[in-house]
Amino acid sequence: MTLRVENLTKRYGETTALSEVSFEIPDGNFAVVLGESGAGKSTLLRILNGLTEPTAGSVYLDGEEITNSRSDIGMVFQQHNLVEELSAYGNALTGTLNRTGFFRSLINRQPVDDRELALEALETVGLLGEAGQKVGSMSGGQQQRVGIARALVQEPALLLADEPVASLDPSSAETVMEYLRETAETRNLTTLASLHQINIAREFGEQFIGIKSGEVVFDGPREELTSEMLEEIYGHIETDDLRQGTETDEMSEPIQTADKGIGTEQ
Ligand SMILES: Nc1ncnc2c1ncn2[C@@H]1O[C@H](COP(=O)(O)OP(=O)(O)OP(=O)(O)O)[C@@H](O)[C@H]1O
Repeated sequence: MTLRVENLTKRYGETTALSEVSFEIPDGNFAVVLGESGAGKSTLLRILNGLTEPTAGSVYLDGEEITNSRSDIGMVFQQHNLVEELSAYGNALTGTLNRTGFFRSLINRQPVDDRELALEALETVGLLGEAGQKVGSMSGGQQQRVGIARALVQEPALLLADEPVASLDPSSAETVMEYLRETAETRNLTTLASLHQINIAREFGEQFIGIKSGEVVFDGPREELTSEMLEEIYGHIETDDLRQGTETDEMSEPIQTADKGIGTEQ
């Protein structure tokens, strides 16, 4: 589905978190929103997910305005909010809550279709073999893949991911991002992820939306995301690392920024 955002503004008292933000993500595109801490990335994703009301502006999915929280918008969180005592399968099934209700999903009375969806989703993220394992005993990367499976069970028309790999080590982050991209590709799922690791963003994104102080300062493909543009988005990035990194598409070293350890483990 095509996501269109028109003149989205969000104010918190005196603070303008987003100011007339507009962009479009074509059907099936994997887009990344970039910006330094406080730029407005989470606010944008929360509005798209219906968790926060915009002060002004509109959001459209395939031309239809989104006015409320919708069950067909999937969200992957940085802290995956999984139920540690439940299995991977049990957690994936909680993605059906919007359709079946919390109580019914916990007492294991889902329609067969939902169970199949949960197993399919776990297969998509490479965890079918671990379906019965308690998520509390899984690695951070595996847990995040369960988080993706849970979002997929909602059969989303749009997938949002707020810093999905920020708390993972670099190798697990790569794996999770690979699953996320493959999922988006095979399901032709329009995806918008906020990522603060620029090298990961460049590797996996197709379209980049740069936000600075609540305003869109860049919207374009990887080739146009030059070191100058990254400096514009982040303000005070270490330019030597950037120049090195943007010469080719394959960056060998993670890029650091001065403000919040971009490219480092958190
Ligand atoms: N509930 C809130 N009440 C008041 N101000 C808020 C609220 N949520 C966000 N803000 C402010 O809005 C601005 C944008 O915040 P937001 O969390 O969207 O940024 P971000 O780019 O996601 O940052 P980070 O990467 O650190 O999460 C910041 O100035 C923040 O302090």
